Amino acid sequence: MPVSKKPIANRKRKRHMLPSCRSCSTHTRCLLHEASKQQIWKMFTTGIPLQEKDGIFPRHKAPFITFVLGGPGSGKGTQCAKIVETFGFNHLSAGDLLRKEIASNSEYGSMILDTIKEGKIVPSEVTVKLLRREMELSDNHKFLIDGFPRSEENRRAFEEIMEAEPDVVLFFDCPEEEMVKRVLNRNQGRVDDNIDTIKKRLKVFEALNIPVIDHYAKRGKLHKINAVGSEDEIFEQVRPIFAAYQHEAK
Ligand SMILES: Nc1ncnc2c1ncn2[C@@H]1O[C@H](COP(=O)(O)OP(=O)(O)OP(=O)(O)O)[C@@H](O)[C@H]1O
Ligand SMILES: Nc1ccn([C@@H]2O[C@H](COP(=O)(O)O)[C@@H](O)[C@H]2O)c(=O)n1
Ligand SMILES: [Mg+2]
Repeated sequence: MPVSKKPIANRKRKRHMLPSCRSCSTHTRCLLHEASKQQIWKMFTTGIPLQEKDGIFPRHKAPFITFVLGGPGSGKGTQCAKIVETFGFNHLSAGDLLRKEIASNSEYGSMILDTIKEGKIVPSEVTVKLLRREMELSDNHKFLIDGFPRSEENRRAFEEIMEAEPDVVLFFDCPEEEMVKRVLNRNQGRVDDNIDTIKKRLKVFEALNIPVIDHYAKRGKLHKINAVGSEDEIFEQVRPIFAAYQHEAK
């Protein structure tokens, strides 16, 4: 399972690397300070560096956001690992963040587990909150958001809460037969890697995720990748997309 490679200790350290807040006495409390968080996000989304009067010290880079879409087993996580290695993005898998919530016995844990077992979509506020927390803690401004948005509701929630849109959207296009084969061979102990849940996930993908893909195609942001072939062959379709943006995303 492509889980975040960042050890917890590093995450804690990053909190202390965040700008300090004039309204709070410590860096940790600063994270909980809503106004400060909004200021950081405003700066992220507008790209306009904050002034001292904004209450926190400035960070300098606007986020570069890539959404990574595709059906179950289409190879999103596999290709994200290669993009991270080659282009230095921070990989945020929505599914992995949700699974971590289950593992940490959070208040949403049992609801998330039931939803994943059914192949359905977790309420957007929950998923966006998890993504937002990771983005705020990151000292890398280049984000690969894998498996999100899964529905128009996910997409709108992200736009509203984060006040941000993706720069690039990747869609790994894979025939159903191949996706089923890959998921059944994945062998990572996922509760949703069984034929019944896969069938449900494929239906949800068609009904809820294809409209999101169409949305970004209409806006000229979609890069459709043929997800059949070896991992390296597929990455050779991905590479030029990020090579073209490398200057912008720096
Ligand atoms: N090009 C490929 N050819 C064959 N198998 C592949 C290929 N890419 C990935 N796989 C394998 O297919 C399985 C699914 O890949 P991966 O986990 O990357 O898919 P995913 O799109 O992230 O799926 P999910 O949405 O279920 O998380 C893994 O076991 C992976 O090793
Ligand atoms: N935006 C999302 C992403 C995922 N889920 C749930 O998690 C399951 C696994 O996701 P993967 O990306 O790891 O395949 C997925 O089937 C959903 O149940 C979600 O609700 N919202
Ligand atoms: Mg995945």
